[in-house]
Amino acid sequence: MTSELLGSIMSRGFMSSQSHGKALIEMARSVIPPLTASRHKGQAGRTAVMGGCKEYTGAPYYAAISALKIGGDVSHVFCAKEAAPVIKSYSPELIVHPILDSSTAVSEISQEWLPRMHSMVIGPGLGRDSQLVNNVKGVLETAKEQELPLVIDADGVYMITHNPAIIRDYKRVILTPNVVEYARLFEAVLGCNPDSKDALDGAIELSKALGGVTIVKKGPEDIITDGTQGMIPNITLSVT
Ligand SMILES: NC(=O)C1=CN([C@@H]2O[C@H](COP(=O)(O)OP(=O)(O)OC[C@H]3O[C@@H](n4cnc5c(N)ncnc54)[C@H](O)[C@@H]3O)[C@@H](O)[C@H]2O)[C@@H](O)CC1
Ligand SMILES: Nc1ncnc2c1ncn2[C@@H]1O[C@H](COP(=O)(O)OP(=O)(O)OP(=O)(O)O)[C@@H](O)[C@H]1O
Repeated sequence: MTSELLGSIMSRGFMSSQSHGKALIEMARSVIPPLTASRHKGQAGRTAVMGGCKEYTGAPYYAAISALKIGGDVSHVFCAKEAAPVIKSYSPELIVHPILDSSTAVSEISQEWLPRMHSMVIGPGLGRDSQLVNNVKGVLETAKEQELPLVIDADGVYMITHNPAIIRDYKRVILTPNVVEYARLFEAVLGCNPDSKDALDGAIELSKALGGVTIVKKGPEDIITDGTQGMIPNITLSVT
């Protein structure tokens, strides 16, 4: 997905904050390019997933395969060496690089692969091994230089909790914390626990403190904010 499409989703998402799930699904559908004979593989999106270690192989698989299932053309997974054969065995559709724990990971991924990517997901099944995390931080710096849209989830959110400066003021990032990840991030950035009574205002405040990054807080009710506006999408109505 290009950054323009991402921007389109976000702006139209906020515009439709009063509407229901059906409108959100329509909005997402409208930015998926049609299949035509003039297009070739890759034009509908090339995604890189940074995650997958000895313990966790399912999470990066689901992130990468989901990008294909919603219309993307090519999904790469950059993971630790031990995780690669396992992730490859889940699907012949994924391109799996066993290099995220290598000493040359940052230069190899940054120079050879990032210029070809349209978006990047950081964190699913990444774990907390310092070499993996440091390599991901290095790759993230290059991704920012290239203005790549980023989604940061799971252990990626943990990484940001300990280094919020890495993404502060970078507008093309979406953080997707669950309840526990959100509470940790909130405490780290704002120095107090989130108030469940003012969940929407709290999320807006957190986004603002991070320079307007987009936050999708997951929970019984999801909250989406870019620090200027917030919405609680009602997607249950869209299922039928
Ligand atoms: N098959 C896989 O590859 C899996 C990989 N995972 C990866 O494992 C890594 C660590 O994830 P963890 O989720 O263990 O993170 P943490 O080690 O930060 O643990 C978070 C804890 O919070 C709890 N929690 C979550 N939502 C909660 C809620 N609403 N209320 C109260 N408690 C709640 C969880 O049960 C968990 O014990 C991530 O990188 C993640 O992607 C896991 O998500 C599970 C599956
Ligand atoms: N208490 C809840 N009631 C209903 N739906 C929930 C609840 N908590 C989470 N969800 C739904 O599950 C989605 C994932 O949230 P969850 O808290 O499981 O995040 P997660 O631990 O990061 O999971 P995953 O890694 O699978 O995304 C949310 O976007 C929300 O739609």
